[in-house]
Amino acid sequence: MTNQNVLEKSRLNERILELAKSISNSNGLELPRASVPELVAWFVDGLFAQPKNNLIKPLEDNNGKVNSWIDSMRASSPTRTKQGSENQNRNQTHWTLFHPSALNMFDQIMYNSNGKQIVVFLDYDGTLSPIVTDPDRAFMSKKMRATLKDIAKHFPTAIVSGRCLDKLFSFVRLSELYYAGSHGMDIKGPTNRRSTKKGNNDGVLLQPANEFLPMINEVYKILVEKTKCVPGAMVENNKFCLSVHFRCVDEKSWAALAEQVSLVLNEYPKLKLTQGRKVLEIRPTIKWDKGRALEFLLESLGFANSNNVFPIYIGDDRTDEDAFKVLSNRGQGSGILVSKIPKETNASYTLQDPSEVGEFLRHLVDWKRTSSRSHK
Ligand SMILES: O=P(O)(O)OC[C@H]1O[C@H](O[C@H]2O[C@H](CO)[C@@H](O)[C@H](O)[C@H]2O)[C@H](O)[C@@H](O)[C@@H]1O
Repeated sequence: MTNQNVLEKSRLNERILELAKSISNSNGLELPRASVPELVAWFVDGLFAQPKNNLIKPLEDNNGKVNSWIDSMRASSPTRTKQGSENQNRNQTHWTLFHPSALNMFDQIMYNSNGKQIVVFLDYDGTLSPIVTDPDRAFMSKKMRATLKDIAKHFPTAIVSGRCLDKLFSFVRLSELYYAGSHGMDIKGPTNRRSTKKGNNDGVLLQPANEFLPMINEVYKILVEKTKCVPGAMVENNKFCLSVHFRCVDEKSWAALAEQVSLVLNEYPKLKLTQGRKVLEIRPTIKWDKGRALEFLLESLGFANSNNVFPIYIGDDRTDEDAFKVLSNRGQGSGILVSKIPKETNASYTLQDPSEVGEFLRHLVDWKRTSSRSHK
Protein backbone atom coordinates (compact mmCIF):
# COMPACT_ATOMS: atom_id res chain seq x y z
CA MET A 1 0.00 0.00 0.00
CA THR A 2 1.42 3.43 -0.91
CA ASN A 3 1.56 6.26 1.61
CA GLN A 4 -1.20 7.98 -0.31
CA ASN A 5 -3.41 4.87 -0.02
CA VAL A 6 -2.73 4.57 3.70
CA LEU A 7 -3.67 8.23 4.15
CA GLU A 8 -6.89 7.80 2.15
CA LYS A 9 -7.81 4.66 4.10
CA SER A 10 -7.30 6.40 7.40
CA ARG A 11 -9.36 9.40 6.21
CA LEU A 12 -12.08 7.02 5.07
CA ASN A 13 -12.08 5.27 8.46
CA GLU A 14 -12.32 8.61 10.22
CA ARG A 15 -15.20 9.59 7.97
CA ILE A 16 -17.04 6.30 8.66
CA LEU A 17 -16.62 6.82 12.41
CA GLU A 18 -17.73 10.45 12.19
CA LEU A 19 -20.80 9.48 10.19
CA ALA A 20 -21.68 6.59 12.51
CA LYS A 21 -21.35 8.88 15.54
CA SER A 22 -23.39 11.66 14.01
CA ILE A 23 -26.15 9.27 12.90
CA SER A 24 -26.23 7.60 16.34
CA ASN A 25 -26.24 10.90 18.23
CA SER A 26 -28.91 12.51 16.15
CA ASN A 27 -31.10 9.43 16.53
CA GLY A 28 -30.46 9.00 20.27
CA LEU A 29 -28.64 5.69 19.80
CA GLU A 30 -25.61 4.32 21.57
CA LEU A 31 -22.70 3.36 19.34
CA PRO A 32 -20.69 0.33 20.57
CA ARG A 33 -16.96 0.80 21.19
CA ALA A 34 -15.40 -1.02 18.26
CA SER A 35 -12.95 -0.72 15.40
CA VAL A 36 -14.22 0.41 12.00
CA PRO A 37 -14.31 -3.12 10.49
CA GLU A 38 -16.13 -4.36 13.61
CA LEU A 39 -18.60 -1.51 13.36
CA VAL A 40 -19.26 -2.25 9.71
CA ALA A 41 -19.73 -5.96 10.53
CA TRP A 42 -22.10 -5.05 13.38
CA PHE A 43 -24.21 -2.88 11.07
CA VAL A 44 -24.28 -5.51 8.33
CA ASP A 45 -25.20 -8.21 10.85
CA GLY A 46 -28.10 -6.03 11.98
CA LEU A 47 -29.16 -5.39 8.43
CA PHE A 48 -29.54 -9.09 7.75
CA ALA A 49 -31.20 -9.71 11.10
CA GLN A 50 -34.29 -7.70 10.13
CA PRO A 51 -37.43 -9.66 10.97
CA LYS A 52 -38.85 -11.40 7.92
CA ASN A 53 -42.42 -10.41 8.76
CA ASN A 54 -41.59 -6.77 8.08
CA LEU A 55 -40.42 -7.48 4.57
CA ILE A 56 -43.23 -6.92 2.15
CA LYS A 57 -42.82 -9.00 -0.94
CA PRO A 58 -44.32 -7.68 -4.21
CA LEU A 59 -46.80 -10.06 -5.78
CA GLU A 60 -45.69 -11.05 -9.25
CA ASP A 61 -48.54 -13.12 -10.66
CA ASN A 62 -51.93 -14.55 -9.94
CA ASN A 63 -51.48 -18.23 -10.83
CA GLY A 64 -53.37 -19.77 -7.94
CA LYS A 65 -51.03 -18.19 -5.40
CA VAL A 66 -53.80 -17.13 -3.07
CA ASN A 67 -51.93 -18.47 -0.03
CA SER A 68 -48.81 -16.48 -0.77
CA TRP A 69 -51.02 -13.42 -1.34
CA ILE A 70 -52.51 -13.83 2.11
CA ASP A 71 -49.03 -14.22 3.65
CA SER A 72 -48.05 -11.04 1.90
CA MET A 73 -51.25 -9.26 3.02
CA ARG A 74 -50.36 -10.24 6.61
CA ALA A 75 -46.71 -9.29 6.20
CA SER A 76 -47.71 -5.81 5.10
CA SER A 77 -49.80 -5.39 8.26
CA PRO A 78 -47.30 -6.15 11.05
CA THR A 79 -48.81 -6.35 14.52
CA ARG A 80 -47.53 -3.63 16.79
CA THR A 81 -46.48 -4.36 20.34
CA LYS A 82 -46.46 -1.63 22.98
CA GLN A 83 -43.01 -2.48 24.24
CA GLY A 84 -40.84 -3.94 21.47
CA SER A 85 -38.82 -7.09 22.22
CA GLU A 86 -35.04 -6.77 22.60
CA ASN A 87 -34.65 -8.19 19.12
CA GLN A 88 -37.13 -5.73 17.64
CA ASN A 89 -35.36 -2.81 19.36
CA ARG A 90 -32.02 -4.03 18.06
CA ASN A 91 -33.38 -4.25 14.53
CA GLN A 92 -34.94 -0.82 14.85
CA THR A 93 -31.55 0.56 15.94
CA HIS A 94 -29.73 -1.00 13.01
CA TRP A 95 -32.40 0.13 10.60
CA THR A 96 -32.22 3.71 11.87
CA LEU A 97 -28.46 3.68 11.53
CA PHE A 98 -28.68 2.58 7.93
CA HIS A 99 -31.65 4.75 7.05
CA PRO A 100 -31.27 7.85 9.22
CA SER A 101 -33.80 10.61 9.49
CA ALA A 102 -33.75 12.96 6.48
CA LEU A 103 -34.41 15.79 8.92
CA ASN A 104 -31.30 14.98 10.94
CA MET A 105 -29.28 14.51 7.76
CA PHE A 106 -30.69 17.58 6.02
CA ASP A 107 -27.33 19.42 5.83
CA GLN A 108 -25.64 16.31 4.48
CA ILE A 109 -28.31 15.90 1.78
CA MET A 110 -27.94 19.55 0.75
CA TYR A 111 -24.16 19.15 0.74
CA ASN A 112 -24.56 16.14 -1.58
CA SER A 113 -26.76 18.15 -3.95
CA ASN A 114 -23.65 20.26 -4.56
CA GLY A 115 -25.11 23.06 -6.70
CA LYS A 116 -27.11 20.66 -8.88
CA GLN A 117 -30.73 21.27 -9.88
CA ILE A 118 -32.95 19.70 -7.22
CA VAL A 119 -36.13 18.11 -8.59
CA VAL A 120 -38.75 17.03 -6.07
CA PHE A 121 -40.86 13.87 -6.51
CA LEU A 122 -43.60 13.09 -3.99
CA ASP A 123 -45.92 10.17 -3.53
CA TYR A 124 -49.42 11.16 -2.33
CA ASP A 125 -51.13 8.73 0.11
CA GLY A 126 -49.16 8.20 3.30
CA THR A 127 -46.62 10.81 2.20
CA LEU A 128 -48.52 14.07 1.70
CA SER A 129 -51.75 12.93 3.33
CA PRO A 130 -52.14 10.65 6.34
CA ILE A 131 -53.54 7.16 5.75
CA VAL A 132 -57.28 7.13 6.48
CA THR A 133 -59.97 4.47 6.29
CA ASP A 134 -61.94 6.03 3.44
CA PRO A 135 -59.75 6.52 0.32
CA ASP A 136 -62.13 9.25 -0.91
CA ARG A 137 -61.34 11.34 2.16
CA ALA A 138 -57.54 11.28 2.07
CA PHE A 139 -57.27 15.06 2.13
CA MET A 140 -54.05 16.98 2.42
CA SER A 141 -53.84 19.62 5.16
CA LYS A 142 -53.95 23.32 4.25
CA LYS A 143 -50.44 23.65 5.62
CA MET A 144 -49.15 20.88 3.36
CA ARG A 145 -50.80 22.48 0.35
CA ALA A 146 -49.16 25.84 1.12
CA THR A 147 -45.81 24.05 1.55
CA LEU A 148 -46.23 22.35 -1.84
CA LYS A 149 -47.03 25.68 -3.46
CA ASP A 150 -43.81 27.09 -2.03
CA ILE A 151 -41.76 24.07 -3.06
CA ALA A 152 -43.03 24.35 -6.65
CA LYS A 153 -41.91 28.01 -6.77
CA HIS A 154 -38.33 26.95 -6.17
CA PHE A 155 -37.98 23.46 -7.70
CA PRO A 156 -39.62 21.45 -10.49
CA THR A 157 -42.06 19.29 -8.51
CA ALA A 158 -44.01 16.15 -9.42
CA ILE A 159 -46.61 14.07 -7.58
CA VAL A 160 -46.27 10.36 -8.42
CA SER A 161 -49.20 8.25 -7.27
CA GLY A 162 -51.23 5.10 -7.73
CA ARG A 163 -54.34 7.31 -7.86
CA CYS A 164 -55.92 8.37 -11.14
CA LEU A 165 -54.97 11.87 -12.30
CA ASP A 166 -58.38 13.47 -11.81
CA LYS A 167 -58.67 12.27 -8.20
CA LEU A 168 -55.09 13.28 -7.50
CA PHE A 169 -55.66 16.75 -8.92
CA SER A 170 -58.90 17.14 -6.97
CA PHE A 171 -56.91 16.54 -3.76
CA VAL A 172 -53.84 18.66 -4.57
CA ARG A 173 -55.35 21.45 -6.74
CA LEU A 174 -52.05 23.00 -7.83
CA SER A 175 -51.74 23.46 -11.60
CA GLU A 176 -48.04 24.35 -11.43
CA LEU A 177 -47.00 20.77 -10.61
CA TYR A 178 -46.28 17.71 -12.75
CA TYR A 179 -48.56 14.76 -12.02
CA ALA A 180 -47.94 11.08 -12.68
CA GLY A 181 -51.14 9.18 -11.85
CA SER A 182 -51.99 5.45 -12.13
CA HIS A 183 -48.49 4.48 -10.90
CA GLY A 184 -46.90 6.69 -13.55
CA MET A 185 -49.07 5.45 -16.46
CA ASP A 186 -50.72 8.85 -16.87
CA ILE A 187 -48.32 11.79 -16.89
CA LYS A 188 -49.28 15.42 -17.15
CA GLY A 189 -47.23 18.62 -17.07
CA PRO A 190 -48.15 21.95 -15.50
CA THR A 191 -51.26 23.48 -17.06
CA ASN A 192 -53.08 26.75 -16.84
CA ARG A 193 -55.77 26.82 -14.20
CA ARG A 194 -58.82 27.13 -16.45
CA SER A 195 -58.10 24.13 -18.70
CA THR A 196 -57.13 21.82 -15.81
CA LYS A 197 -60.34 22.49 -13.93
CA LYS A 198 -62.33 21.28 -16.91
CA GLY A 199 -60.42 17.97 -16.71
CA ASN A 200 -59.50 17.95 -20.41
CA ASN A 201 -56.34 16.47 -21.93
CA ASP A 202 -54.37 19.71 -21.76
CA GLY A 203 -50.81 19.03 -20.58
CA VAL A 204 -50.87 15.23 -21.15
CA LEU A 205 -47.29 14.06 -21.68
CA LEU A 206 -47.58 10.27 -21.71
CA GLN A 207 -50.12 7.45 -21.38
CA PRO A 208 -48.21 4.21 -22.06
CA ALA A 209 -51.11 1.91 -21.11
CA ASN A 210 -53.84 3.50 -23.23
CA GLU A 211 -54.78 0.25 -24.97
CA PHE A 212 -55.65 -1.31 -21.58
CA LEU A 213 -58.38 1.18 -20.78
CA PRO A 214 -61.34 -0.98 -21.99
CA MET A 215 -59.95 -4.04 -20.19
CA ILE A 216 -59.45 -2.15 -16.92
CA ASN A 217 -63.03 -0.83 -17.06
CA GLU A 218 -64.35 -4.33 -17.74
CA VAL A 219 -62.38 -5.84 -14.84
CA TYR A 220 -63.46 -3.00 -12.56
CA LYS A 221 -67.15 -3.86 -13.11
CA ILE A 222 -66.50 -7.58 -12.59
CA LEU A 223 -64.50 -6.99 -9.39
CA VAL A 224 -67.15 -4.69 -7.93
CA GLU A 225 -69.70 -7.48 -8.45
CA LYS A 226 -67.47 -10.34 -7.23
CA THR A 227 -66.25 -8.61 -4.09
CA LYS A 228 -69.73 -7.61 -2.92
CA CYS A 229 -69.84 -10.80 -0.84
CA VAL A 230 -66.81 -9.66 1.22
CA PRO A 231 -67.91 -7.10 3.83
CA GLY A 232 -65.68 -4.02 3.88
CA ALA A 233 -64.00 -4.69 0.51
CA MET A 234 -63.89 -1.76 -1.86
CA VAL A 235 -62.72 -1.47 -5.47
CA GLU A 236 -61.32 1.84 -6.68
CA ASN A 237 -60.96 2.68 -10.37
CA ASN A 238 -57.66 4.45 -10.92
CA LYS A 239 -58.13 4.66 -14.72
CA PHE A 240 -55.10 2.56 -15.86
CA CYS A 241 -55.08 0.38 -12.75
CA LEU A 242 -57.43 -0.78 -10.01
CA SER A 243 -57.19 -0.96 -6.24
CA VAL A 244 -58.98 -3.59 -4.17
CA HIS A 245 -58.94 -2.22 -0.62
CA PHE A 246 -58.98 -4.59 2.36
CA ARG A 247 -58.33 -2.06 5.17
CA CYS A 248 -61.93 -2.50 6.36
CA VAL A 249 -62.11 -6.25 5.73
CA ASP A 250 -61.93 -8.60 8.73
CA GLU A 251 -58.72 -10.65 8.53
CA LYS A 252 -60.84 -13.83 8.51
CA SER A 253 -62.22 -12.77 5.12
CA TRP A 254 -58.88 -11.91 3.46
CA ALA A 255 -58.64 -15.41 1.96
CA ALA A 256 -62.12 -15.12 0.43
CA LEU A 257 -61.23 -11.74 -1.06
CA ALA A 258 -57.88 -12.93 -2.44
CA GLU A 259 -59.69 -15.95 -3.92
CA GLN A 260 -62.22 -13.74 -5.72
CA VAL A 261 -59.53 -11.45 -7.11
CA SER A 262 -57.41 -14.42 -8.18
CA LEU A 263 -60.33 -16.05 -10.03
CA VAL A 264 -60.98 -12.84 -11.96
CA LEU A 265 -57.31 -12.27 -12.78
CA ASN A 266 -56.92 -15.84 -14.07
CA GLU A 267 -59.10 -14.71 -17.00
CA TYR A 268 -56.87 -11.68 -17.70
CA PRO A 269 -53.23 -12.76 -18.14
CA LYS A 270 -52.34 -9.30 -19.42
CA LEU A 271 -52.98 -7.88 -15.97
CA LYS A 272 -50.82 -8.40 -12.89
CA LEU A 273 -51.12 -7.90 -9.17
CA THR A 274 -48.92 -5.89 -6.80
CA GLN A 275 -49.53 -4.88 -3.21
CA GLY A 276 -49.63 -1.60 -1.35
CA ARG A 277 -50.81 -0.64 2.13
CA LYS A 278 -53.86 -2.83 2.78
CA VAL A 279 -54.59 -2.80 -0.92
CA LEU A 280 -54.27 -5.25 -3.82
CA GLU A 281 -53.35 -3.34 -6.96
CA ILE A 282 -54.18 -4.62 -10.43
CA ARG A 283 -52.34 -3.19 -13.38
CA PRO A 284 -51.23 -3.93 -16.96
CA THR A 285 -48.19 -6.19 -17.39
CA ILE A 286 -46.31 -3.46 -19.30
CA LYS A 287 -42.86 -2.58 -18.04
CA TRP A 288 -43.83 0.72 -16.54
CA ASP A 289 -43.77 1.85 -12.94
CA LYS A 290 -43.01 4.86 -10.74
CA GLY A 291 -39.30 4.45 -11.49
CA ARG A 292 -39.89 4.70 -15.23
CA ALA A 293 -42.14 7.69 -14.64
CA LEU A 294 -39.34 9.40 -12.67
CA GLU A 295 -36.90 8.77 -15.53
CA PHE A 296 -39.43 10.04 -18.07
CA LEU A 297 -40.03 13.24 -16.09
CA LEU A 298 -36.30 13.90 -15.68
CA GLU A 299 -35.94 13.44 -19.43
CA SER A 300 -38.85 15.83 -20.09
CA LEU A 301 -37.14 18.39 -17.86
CA GLY A 302 -33.96 18.10 -19.94
CA PHE A 303 -31.95 15.94 -17.49
CA ALA A 304 -31.89 12.64 -19.42
CA ASN A 305 -28.19 11.87 -19.08
CA SER A 306 -27.25 14.84 -17.00
CA ASN A 307 -25.03 14.81 -13.95
CA ASN A 308 -26.34 18.20 -13.08
CA VAL A 309 -29.53 17.08 -11.42
CA PHE A 310 -30.34 15.95 -7.88
CA PRO A 311 -33.75 14.23 -7.66
CA ILE A 312 -35.30 13.86 -4.22
CA TYR A 313 -38.03 11.20 -4.13
CA ILE A 314 -40.22 10.80 -1.03
CA GLY A 315 -42.66 7.90 -0.72
CA ASP A 316 -44.09 5.36 1.73
CA ASP A 317 -45.20 2.47 -0.44
CA ARG A 318 -43.77 -0.72 -2.01
CA THR A 319 -44.47 0.86 -5.40
CA ASP A 320 -42.13 3.76 -4.52
CA GLU A 321 -39.27 1.27 -4.29
CA ASP A 322 -39.08 1.24 -8.12
CA ALA A 323 -38.24 4.95 -7.99
CA PHE A 324 -35.75 4.51 -5.11
CA LYS A 325 -34.06 1.79 -7.16
CA VAL A 326 -33.73 4.10 -10.18
CA LEU A 327 -32.04 6.73 -8.00
CA SER A 328 -29.63 4.26 -6.45
CA ASN A 329 -28.79 2.77 -9.90
CA ARG A 330 -28.17 6.25 -11.30
CA GLY A 331 -26.12 7.08 -8.18
CA GLN A 332 -28.04 10.33 -8.10
CA GLY A 333 -30.18 12.19 -5.60
CA SER A 334 -31.82 10.88 -2.45
CA GLY A 335 -34.61 8.39 -1.84
CA ILE A 336 -36.56 9.00 1.37
CA LEU A 337 -38.90 6.35 2.75
CA VAL A 338 -41.80 7.47 4.94
CA SER A 339 -42.07 4.81 7.64
CA LYS A 340 -41.95 4.39 11.40
CA ILE A 341 -41.06 0.71 11.25
CA PRO A 342 -38.14 -1.16 9.62
CA LYS A 343 -38.84 -2.18 6.04
CA GLU A 344 -36.70 -3.54 3.26
CA THR A 345 -35.97 -0.49 1.14
CA ASN A 346 -33.73 1.02 -1.49
CA ALA A 347 -34.17 4.46 0.04
CA SER A 348 -31.27 6.06 1.91
CA TYR A 349 -33.16 8.12 4.45
CA THR A 350 -36.44 8.06 6.33
CA LEU A 351 -39.15 10.38 7.58
CA GLN A 352 -41.70 9.15 10.10
CA ASP A 353 -44.96 10.52 8.70
CA PRO A 354 -46.53 13.24 6.50
CA SER A 355 -45.95 15.91 9.15
CA GLU A 356 -42.20 15.21 8.98
CA VAL A 357 -42.44 15.28 5.18
CA GLY A 358 -43.94 18.78 5.45
CA GLU A 359 -41.16 19.83 7.83
CA PHE A 360 -38.48 18.52 5.45
CA LEU A 361 -40.05 20.34 2.49
CA ARG A 362 -40.22 23.61 4.47
CA HIS A 363 -36.51 23.23 5.35
CA LEU A 364 -35.85 22.82 1.64
CA VAL A 365 -37.68 26.07 0.83
CA ASP A 366 -35.80 27.95 3.59
CA TRP A 367 -32.48 26.52 2.44
CA LYS A 368 -33.19 27.62 -1.16
CA ARG A 369 -34.20 31.12 -0.07
CA THR A 370 -31.08 31.51 2.06
CA SER A 371 -28.72 30.15 -0.57
CA SER A 372 -30.30 32.35 -3.32
CA ARG A 373 -29.83 35.41 -1.08
CA SER A 374 -26.20 34.60 -0.38
CA HIS A 375 -25.51 34.26 -4.13
CA LYS A 376 -26.87 37.74 -4.90
O1 LIG B 1 -49.07 5.88 -4.72
P1 LIG B 1 -49.96 6.40 -3.65
O2 LIG B 1 -50.31 7.85 -3.80
O3 LIG B 1 -49.42 6.10 -2.27
O4 LIG B 1 -51.30 5.57 -3.83
C1 LIG B 1 -51.37 4.22 -3.41
C2 LIG B 1 -52.79 3.87 -3.03
O5 LIG B 1 -53.21 4.95 -2.17
C3 LIG B 1 -54.57 4.94 -1.74
O6 LIG B 1 -54.76 3.89 -0.80
C4 LIG B 1 -54.01 4.08 0.40
O7 LIG B 1 -54.50 5.26 1.08
C5 LIG B 1 -55.90 5.18 1.50
C6 LIG B 1 -56.27 6.53 2.09
O8 LIG B 1 -55.42 6.88 3.13
C7 LIG B 1 -56.05 4.01 2.49
O9 LIG B 1 -57.43 3.90 2.88
C8 LIG B 1 -55.60 2.71 1.81
O10 LIG B 1 -55.65 1.64 2.72
C9 LIG B 1 -54.16 2.86 1.28
O11 LIG B 1 -53.76 1.71 0.55
C10 LIG B 1 -55.50 4.82 -2.90
O12 LIG B 1 -56.83 4.74 -2.44
C11 LIG B 1 -55.13 3.63 -3.79
O13 LIG B 1 -55.97 3.61 -4.91
C12 LIG B 1 -53.70 3.80 -4.25
O14 LIG B 1 -53.33 2.70 -5.05
